[in-house]
Amino acid sequence: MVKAKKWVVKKYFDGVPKKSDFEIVEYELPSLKDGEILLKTEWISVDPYLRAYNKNLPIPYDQFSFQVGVVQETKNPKYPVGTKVVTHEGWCDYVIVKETQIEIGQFPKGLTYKLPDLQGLSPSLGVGAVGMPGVTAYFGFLELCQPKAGETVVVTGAAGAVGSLVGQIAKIKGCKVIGFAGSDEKCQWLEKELGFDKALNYKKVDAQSALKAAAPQGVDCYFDNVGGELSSVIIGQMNIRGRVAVCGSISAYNDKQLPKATILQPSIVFKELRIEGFIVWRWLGRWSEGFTQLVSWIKSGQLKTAEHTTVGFDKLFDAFIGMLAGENTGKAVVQV
Ligand SMILES: NC(=O)C1=CN([C@@H]2O[C@H](COP(=O)(O)OP(=O)(O)OC[C@H]3O[C@@H](n4cnc5c(N)ncnc54)[C@H](OP(=O)(O)O)[C@@H]3O)[C@@H](O)[C@H]2O)C=CC1
Ligand SMILES: CCCCCCCCC/C=C/C=O
Repeated sequence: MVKAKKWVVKKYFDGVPKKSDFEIVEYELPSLKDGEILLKTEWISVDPYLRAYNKNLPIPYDQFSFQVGVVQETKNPKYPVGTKVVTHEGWCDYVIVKETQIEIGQFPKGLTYKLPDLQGLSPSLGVGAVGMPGVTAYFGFLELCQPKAGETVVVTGAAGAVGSLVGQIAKIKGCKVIGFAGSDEKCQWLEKELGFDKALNYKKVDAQSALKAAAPQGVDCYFDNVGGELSSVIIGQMNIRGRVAVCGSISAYNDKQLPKATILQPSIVFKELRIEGFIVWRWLGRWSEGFTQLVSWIKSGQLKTAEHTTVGFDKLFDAFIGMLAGENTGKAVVQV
């Protein structure tokens, strides 16, 4: 018998999540049935959607998220002992899973696949640049923004898991890239390490005039990770037939009521903008195509990956709150 631990959400979050909203539960795992594998978790992801989807599930629920685990015992010949596997089983240290048919609905259940061939890169990338955030950046940006060389791209949440990849993919495609992030250190990293043309600290600058100075020719593509007034300012400076990929609105995830922002209709109409929201599971059937391209860019040095690593299963809550507060540069991950 294997003793396992998991984090359970027992109270709906009210504003910023509290540690007392969670409980760590210990339990014994049963023996394996045919087709099943036992995974020991090595890496667990903390992401903004853990906050955003909190009220979509009945409580108590097991905290969902992506994880990378290694097969300890197996009753599935496709998954021998030692195989690295990505699942969406959440904040637990051991778990029994089956290769699943995904059910897409309000919130999909179950997802298990072999870690892509990372060609020697860290397995932690399986929850980051070569995982769900990676394909969010890849498909969300390329499919919805349709960037062309020479165009100007703006990305918010630019120093985070998704944003840092979007900006670099835009550079690979020959675009001029402007990022907004929450500290001078993050902005320096974006310009000096990742090759952004300009990075602006949204907590310090007047976004309207700073963006005008950075993009006097206007904005063609906007990858929106944060929403709110900053997005209204950016959308107000878009060129005719500009494209906006709406990925998230983290600026309001902890708000009890949706905040007000300047209306967008005049820009949308007179600039003929295309604004489209998406959820990354739209491209689930193409994730492996994205993984292959992302690994290739990372291996060739065209795409840099950064991780903010917290060590310890017991520190999952701290890592989650730290990410929401902006402590991470790159992908926030927990090493179990
Ligand atoms: N549509 C989809 O399928 C998906 C959407 N997403 C969305 O993408 C966005 C980025 O996710 P991800 O890259 O994983 O997370 P990040 O790694 O970017 O981490 C979150 C970051 O959000 C920033 N942030 C926090 N509060 C605010 C605020 N009030 N205003 C502006 N920025 C803030 C912080 O950076 P800073 O220091 O810059 O403030 C923090 O580091 C989120 O909105 C998420 O919900 C992610 C995956 C899939
Ligand atoms: C079977 C589980 C798939 C879960 C996919 C999670 C997608 C996250 C979408 C995020 C949206 C906003 O942040």
